[in-house]
Amino acid sequence: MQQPARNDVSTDTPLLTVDRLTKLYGNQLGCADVSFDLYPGEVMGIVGESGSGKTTLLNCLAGRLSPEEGSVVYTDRTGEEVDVHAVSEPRRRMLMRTDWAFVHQNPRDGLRMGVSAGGNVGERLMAAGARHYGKIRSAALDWMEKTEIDLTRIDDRPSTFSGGMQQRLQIARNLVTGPRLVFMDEPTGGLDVSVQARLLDLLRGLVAEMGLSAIIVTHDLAVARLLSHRLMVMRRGKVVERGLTDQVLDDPQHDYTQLLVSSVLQP
Ligand SMILES: Nc1ncnc2c1ncn2[C@@H]1O[C@H](COP(=O)(O)OP(=O)(O)OP(=O)(O)O)[C@@H](O)[C@H]1O
Repeated sequence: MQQPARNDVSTDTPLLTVDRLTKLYGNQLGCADVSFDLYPGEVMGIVGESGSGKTTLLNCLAGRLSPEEGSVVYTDRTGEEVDVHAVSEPRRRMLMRTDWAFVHQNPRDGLRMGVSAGGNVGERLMAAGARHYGKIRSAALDWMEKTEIDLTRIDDRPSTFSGGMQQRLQIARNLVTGPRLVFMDEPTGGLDVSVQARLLDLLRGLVAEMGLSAIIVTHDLAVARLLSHRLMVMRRGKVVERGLTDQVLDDPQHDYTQLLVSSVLQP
């Protein structure tokens, strides 16, 4: 049987259309008036200092938080437009299991620590409808290999893994279903510098190989530079600058971005 084309919609059609998104926590501003389009195969970085609203925005985009105002529209593989905050809960959950993936900063938030490594990867395939045990196990092995996890550890629990291995397992679990859109919240945060570098390399390779679209929140401009095509700089809940990553980082226009960039460059 012929496989369906991975992305049936044209690359001229945005995968995600975000319009005037605003989220408040009581009187506290989470994010305000954020609009952008994300195209297939594009990686968008969201940078800014702690408390600038990056995680709030990411959670609103992924439908994990409800905004007070604005909308997020996802165009699925058939070209149908799905209003992320108006769609039924089962449909949104199904999107989360198939078309979308969410990589948390802390792998414990994205893995089941009491289930084996292979089980963690296989579980997501089963949630997307896979039933054949042999195929599920071989896909789990395949993804452990792709994410450079020792295959002899397939029956071990992630609690026995190092932080870097746990994060790679979380990535394997997320990508095994062939998602089109991946949300990442500080995917290399909390890891040693050498472990970070290896993970970044791996992520960069996978994103390019799979032609993934991604939205990556990071406070680390080096991570943003390596992974994202475009950048949005947030301050106090608002986007203060946006553009091609190299353009924004090499020639920042806004005072705040200039400060962010120069603070990294200082010895
Ligand atoms: N559950 C909450 N209740 C009240 N205020 C919140 C809540 N979550 C976030 N905020 C506030 O919203 C603003 C944006 O926070 P957010 O966590 O989105 O920023 P961030 O850029 O992701 O920060 P960090 O890098 O530290 O995670 C902050 O002022 C924060 O105090």
